[in-house]
Amino acid sequence: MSEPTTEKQQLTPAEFAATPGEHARLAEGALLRADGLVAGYIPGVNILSECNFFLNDGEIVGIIGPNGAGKSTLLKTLFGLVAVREGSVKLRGDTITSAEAHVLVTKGVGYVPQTQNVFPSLTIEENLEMGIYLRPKKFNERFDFVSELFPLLSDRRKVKAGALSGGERQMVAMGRALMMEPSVLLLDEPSAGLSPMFQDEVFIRCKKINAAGVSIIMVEQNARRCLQICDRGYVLDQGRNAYTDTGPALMNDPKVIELYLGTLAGSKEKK
Ligand SMILES: Nc1ncnc2c1ncn2[C@@H]1O[C@H](COP(=O)(O)OP(=O)(O)OP(=O)(O)O)[C@@H](O)[C@H]1O
Repeated sequence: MSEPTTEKQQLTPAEFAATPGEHARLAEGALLRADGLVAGYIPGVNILSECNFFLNDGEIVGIIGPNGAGKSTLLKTLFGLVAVREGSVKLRGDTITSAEAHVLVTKGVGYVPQTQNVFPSLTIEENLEMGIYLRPKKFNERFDFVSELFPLLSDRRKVKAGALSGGERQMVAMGRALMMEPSVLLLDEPSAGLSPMFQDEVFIRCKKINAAGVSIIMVEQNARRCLQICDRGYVLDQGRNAYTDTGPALMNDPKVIELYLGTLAGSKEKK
């Protein structure tokens, strides 16, 4: 008679790490964690189904997966923009489930949506002022900080955001979110719609922002590039986490390659 197989034996390491039990163990002491999230837009239709997630202090964590998997919905749920039906979100151990966005901003969570993330009729400077309207006295100090990361923002501070390229707008949006000195930055597809050169620039800036002390959660379609810069990644499928591991481990996991990275795996050596 064969030995009974354990859950661990049946699953790959990346699948096992995504199980609720292992998540609960690994998420101990995390900066931000979500446990068993169920959330959706339309009554009776859940987009997230018992989704688990955590971010440690100092990490960049990427969320990848097929179209419609619920990646953006997860970010919106963490930022209180989609109501939580079940489960919880905690920041440094404090429950922030469904807290309103302006409350989360004061607690150190910044969010950059994928689209319509700047005020086009306002100048760069005015956009950044909007980012810190809750603490206007700190404007100069924070402006200096974000200008170090994005020199464009001070060089062209009087230019209207509507006159900027997509990549430049992305920098304004990220700069605005950084004005409130967040400890966690949620980025929804920051490289979407940008030319390859600007895409790369965005990933380089993310590394710099992270090096400046900001932990980052990034949803990305450019899965391979995202996993290259991330400490850890989650593969989301149908609203739940299917795999989680370090970026390199996910990039080399045969199942993740087959199901989610597709032909990108063939261009593995291209950096
Ligand atoms: N405002 C909304 N109202 C109703 N359904 C929505 C809304 N936004 C998203 N959805 C649905 O939720 C599901 C998940 O969408 P979501 O944008 O989170 O996926 P995603 O993984 O980010 O996909 P993509 O990579 O294509 O952006 C999709 O079926 C989508 O149609």
